[in-house]
Amino acid sequence: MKNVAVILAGGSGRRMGGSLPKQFLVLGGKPIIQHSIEAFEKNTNIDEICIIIHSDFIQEIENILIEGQIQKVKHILPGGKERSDSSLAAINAYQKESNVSLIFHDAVRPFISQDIINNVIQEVKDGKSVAVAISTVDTIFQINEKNQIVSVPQRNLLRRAQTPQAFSYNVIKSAYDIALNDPHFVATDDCGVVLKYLPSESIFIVEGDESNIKITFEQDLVQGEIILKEK
Ligand SMILES: Nc1ccn([C@@H]2O[C@H](COP(=O)(O)OP(=O)(O)OP(=O)(O)O)[C@@H](O)[C@H]2O)c(=O)n1
Ligand SMILES: C[C@](O)(CO)[C@H](O)COP(=O)(O)O
Repeated sequence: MKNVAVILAGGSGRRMGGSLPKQFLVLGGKPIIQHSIEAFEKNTNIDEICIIIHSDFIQEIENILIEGQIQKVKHILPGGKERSDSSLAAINAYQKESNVSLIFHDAVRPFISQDIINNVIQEVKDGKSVAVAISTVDTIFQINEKNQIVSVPQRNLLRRAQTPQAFSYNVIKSAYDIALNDPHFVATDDCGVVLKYLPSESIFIVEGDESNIKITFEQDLVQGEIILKEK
């Protein structure tokens, strides 16, 4: 089985603002995406890396690969409008290969640990679909369009989704094939696609950690520097 890390970096970082997409902002002296790429580069269970990026930023990625002496990157592909379009670009790129698992990771989660990657690979190696998640200390409200609470799900059964999310190739490909026939298809992550369109497939949770944050808003950069100092 070939384990391919897919680094999703095709977003523009609207919530962060600024002209440079947030994955290129510097934390601890390195672009955020470089931390993410290096985490998978140094993991011995990862065979190959595929980077999804807007075509305007391919040169920036190539510079980072040289700077970080990255050897495992086999594809740098243009992303799409939505995160799911970017996932699909990777799925299409591996169509002709057999025995592949795709391990999707947000480029903007730079503090992914080696333990989490190893635990994900351990599960996906057994043919399972895997999501990384952590428990929630907050109670979560489900609301409606009028901003009214409609339910308060039992908190000990709720988890906050992180990445990586990993699937054997056939599972993720089948789920997206069905999803693409749905005119109302929208997704904020890949597990949601598998759960909705391939409901017979179980997705198992691997415990994440609080430092595996997604850099989304400006204040996350401050938290990111704190996490780096603690490491
Ligand atoms: N069309 C897209 C949108 C997002 N992503 C990637 O998915 C990850 C998580 O997305 P998010 O944090 O939402 O990033 P952005 O879409 O860039 O941010 P925003 O939603 O604030 O615009 C990021 O690494 C982002 O680059 C992607 O590959 N392709
Ligand atoms: C995949 C994800 O990071 C899990 O929490 C999240 O759904 C990505 O959402 P975004 O809106 O693309 O940041």
